Amino acid sequence: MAEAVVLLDLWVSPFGQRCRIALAEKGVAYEYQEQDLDNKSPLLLQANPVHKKIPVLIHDGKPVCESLIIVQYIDEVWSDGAPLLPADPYARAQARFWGDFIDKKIYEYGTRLWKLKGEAHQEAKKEFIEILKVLEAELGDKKYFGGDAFGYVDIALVPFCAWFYTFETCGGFSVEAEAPKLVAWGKRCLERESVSKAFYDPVKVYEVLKQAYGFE
Ligand SMILES: N[C@@H](CCC(=O)N[C@@H](CS)C(=O)NCC(=O)O)C(=O)O
Repeated sequence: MAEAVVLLDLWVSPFGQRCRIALAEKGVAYEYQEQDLDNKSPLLLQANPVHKKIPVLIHDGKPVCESLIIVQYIDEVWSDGAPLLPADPYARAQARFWGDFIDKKIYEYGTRLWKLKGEAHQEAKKEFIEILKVLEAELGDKKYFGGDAFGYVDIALVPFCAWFYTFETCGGFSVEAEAPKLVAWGKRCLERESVSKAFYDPVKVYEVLKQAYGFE
């Protein structure tokens, strides 16, 4: 019997995009269910009663929440495709460390660029550029974060490339000038169908974020 795989998601969500990219990388067929977060569906509330957030992957009726946990789940369940996480325990731990770093830093510090003003804004800009430089140093001259193969850390970060335009517009700096290798890596990732299909025009993303957060 065919498996039932459902993704509760929102088109512009970088967290949802991670799951879509991982599913596409593994060639998993699934039903996409766009959610209205202003009017959460009973299914979403039942599937993610703790956080009440998208994305949620429902596999044969069982929900899995939190995007990076979903990506790891996808990697383990559909293990016959190319692995997203390395097999070596130390390399796996390192990949999880960078996924966690991205989760803790990019969204939190990036949104400060439009939430804060004056001196605090200047400080946020400095901190955010530092985060980009840390990531750029970790990438180094590798093709992808894990080396030659596209994987977990790339999936964690790449949806935020569509936010770079918003970060630089609100922050008053150029991502490419500060972290050129990171921008080149983003373009390389976009050559993959799994990524390009989940990606949206950065200017459109800017308009959505502007409306959602009410910045000028
Ligand atoms: N840490 C979560 C973040 C998910 C998240 O923030 N989802 C947002 C949409 S992008 C959401 O569902 N927000 C609804 C709410 O906060 O009520 C993950 O990685 O899945």
